Amino acid sequence: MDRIWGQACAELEQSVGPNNYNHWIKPLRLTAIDDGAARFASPTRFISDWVNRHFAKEIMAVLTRNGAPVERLRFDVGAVAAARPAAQAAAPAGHAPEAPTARAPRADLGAPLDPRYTFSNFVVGKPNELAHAAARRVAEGGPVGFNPLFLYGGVGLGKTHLMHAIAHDYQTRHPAAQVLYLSAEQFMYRFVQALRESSIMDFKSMFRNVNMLMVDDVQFIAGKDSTQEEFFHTFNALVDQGKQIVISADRAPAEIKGLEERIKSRLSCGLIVDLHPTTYELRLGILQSKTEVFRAQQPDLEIGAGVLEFLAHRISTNVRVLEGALQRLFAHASLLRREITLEVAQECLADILRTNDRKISIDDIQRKVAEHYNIRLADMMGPKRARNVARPRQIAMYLSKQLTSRSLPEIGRRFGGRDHTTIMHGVRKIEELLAEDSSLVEDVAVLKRMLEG
Ligand SMILES: Nc1ncnc2c1ncn2[C@@H]1O[C@H](COP(=O)(O)OP(=O)(O)OP(=O)(O)O)[C@@H](O)[C@H]1O
Repeated sequence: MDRIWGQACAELEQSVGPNNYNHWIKPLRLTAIDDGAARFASPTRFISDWVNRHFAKEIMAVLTRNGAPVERLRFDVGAVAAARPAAQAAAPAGHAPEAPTARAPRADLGAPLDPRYTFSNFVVGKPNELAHAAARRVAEGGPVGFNPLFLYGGVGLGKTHLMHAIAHDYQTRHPAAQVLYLSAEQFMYRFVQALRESSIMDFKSMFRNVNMLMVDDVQFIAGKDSTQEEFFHTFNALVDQGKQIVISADRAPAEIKGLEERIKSRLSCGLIVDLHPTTYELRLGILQSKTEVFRAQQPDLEIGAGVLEFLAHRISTNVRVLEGALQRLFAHASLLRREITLEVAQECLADILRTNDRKISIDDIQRKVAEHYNIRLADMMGPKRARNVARPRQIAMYLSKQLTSRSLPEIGRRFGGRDHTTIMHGVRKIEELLAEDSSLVEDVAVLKRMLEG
């Protein structure tokens, strides 16, 4: 068993990353393989539950590849692994050897790191360049002029991604170091559990012995008095020992309601950097980078001209939504084996586009265009065909198609009950003119800017 598990561990360390491996898989011992089930001794239920939820598939695949086909995992919770499997006993190159029990108690403290969240996958632009530079600096290790590093910003702007990237990079540079990453909620959960099990001294010593502590979403502990108290002491103990702390939150320390003043002031001692809302350029960069990754897996993927630009323009809430949209498009394209054209994208993402509509209504568009060309609003709906009225009307149709997620028939209804083919004709006409008339290009750009505020 030790030989098989030893080989499997060497592969698992590669596939799940050293941090996940050390936290979750290393404390396990394979005790038997019987009737398609691999049996493990696990020090705690928490570890076995976590492994079962996050790494079961990977473990089964690796064991099967190593000549021990398994379809299920079973765990016996209790004694910590007594013996180290063969391949683990020889520490992998660059990894400091350590006592098998040294990490075991800490194993159920942290959260796993996502192997995809690395610096190489993080696209840098104006809104996040300072946060990225600070994160890089912390990941190098050594004395850093700021402690803690406090990252904050709105939902889905890359805080967690940057924290995981720091942990991966730091761990690679300092393999023997203890990096502990967890959410503030998990911190509270562990703390309450330690109180309940009268193991608070263990809790304290485990937290105080890490080299880097990373706490995500710290706003969660606001209003939770005893957790704040413990957090404060942990924080101070680590800073006093010169250990690096990285914190993230959805807002700046001073703005977290229910957080004690002394914690706010401690959190503000280091470097506070915010991740600003994304710009069009950053969103486009992220889309291009993710598309390259998909393309590497699926080289025949065809994306029509302007699709990524359209998404970057229309989905401006957060990167998570942007990624979700792209993933849906790719799934769609690979299932239907169709090129992703602008029309396919609009159809397939109609729901996302609608909720991300920047509340620009067809009314707004008609009003702004009428004002700009000095015609009456009623002419947008009316039948007049004179060029000085018809052209602005077509521009308004074009902008309605571009800036809202309304369908052609819906737009037609809002333009005095016109047929959808009339709208399509109007949109095409403007597209053609835009290719040759630079003053129209300018007009449309000005109108867009006014509408988008
Ligand atoms: N600059 C970026 N480059 C590449 N991917 C990014 C970037 N910013 C965010 N992402 C991706 O967007 C998704 C959301 O990011 P993340 O979970 O880090 O956000 P967050 O700020 O922690 O959000 P929350 O407040 O919800 O916790 C992730 O999949 C992440 O990889």
